Amino acid sequence: MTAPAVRCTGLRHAFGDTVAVDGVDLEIPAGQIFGLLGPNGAGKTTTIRVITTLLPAKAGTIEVFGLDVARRKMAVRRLIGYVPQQLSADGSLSGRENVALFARLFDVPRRELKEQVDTALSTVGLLDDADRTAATYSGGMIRRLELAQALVSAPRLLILDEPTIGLDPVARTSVWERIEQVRAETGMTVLVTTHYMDEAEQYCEQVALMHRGRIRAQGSPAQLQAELGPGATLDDVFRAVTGDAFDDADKGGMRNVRAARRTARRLG
Ligand SMILES: Nc1ncnc2c1ncn2[C@@H]1O[C@H](COP(=O)(O)OP(=O)(O)OP(=O)(O)O)[C@@H](O)[C@H]1O
Repeated sequence: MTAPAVRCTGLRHAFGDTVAVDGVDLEIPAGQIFGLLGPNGAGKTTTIRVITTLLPAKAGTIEVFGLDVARRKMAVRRLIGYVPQQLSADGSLSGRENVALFARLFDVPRRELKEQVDTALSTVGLLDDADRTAATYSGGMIRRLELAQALVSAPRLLILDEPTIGLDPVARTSVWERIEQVRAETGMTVLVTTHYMDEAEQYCEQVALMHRGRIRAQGSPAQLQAELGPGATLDDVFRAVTGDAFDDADKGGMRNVRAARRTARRLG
């Protein structure tokens, strides 16, 4: 049987006295688009930073495609493409140069580099704009460029932290269409964090609802909604399992605004 893309057991991480991730058990089947949902401060980013090996787990175990993250850090990193919330593209470089930089960072062999860079740019629909500096790109194009940067090393697991935050509806749809296309073409597993419930309902095969460091429910959006009753939305499910309205649980207003601006603004 294929190992799941991610298996976390009893995962915990704290910043001083702040427990960000409080005993998370999570299993992400290979090949799925999986949404980790929750309001600001729920612990989503911390969870994925531990999965990507950027933060150590204080307790618990994580496996990525069966590899123990604590013992096989470098091997795990080679399997993962990661688009963080913070801008990762350089505005003074062209789209093509940005993607080539990531290709070199990830040791894409020199003879394959040009072709892989072009393939990644083509996949996200940026080939025609590849030679313009990224500073001239719109917020949606920057997000797609960052997707190309993560795709150029052909990862088996693509992790996207709030890929559509701060984008207008057209740009959001375009980013999701590219994600779906990549998954369809490569069979890659995609782990996405978001607090847009409507996007998760539409695009994720499975979701985990996270609140105050814990996973409160997991399943397909349809299954979670059906369990609650006819006409229920994912927002209703969240309220039912946490006792909190999604907006009330959002204690990170200023961080949210900053994150949205960070992503949406043009690169300087
Ligand atoms: N570097 C840090 N130092 C101290 N506390 C932190 C740090 N990073 C996160 N936290 C705290 O850990 C908790 C979880 O934060 P985390 O960023 O993982 O949540 P999140 O669900 O990803 O939220 P957001 O959607 O705003 O990114 C919050 O209380 C946050 O303030």
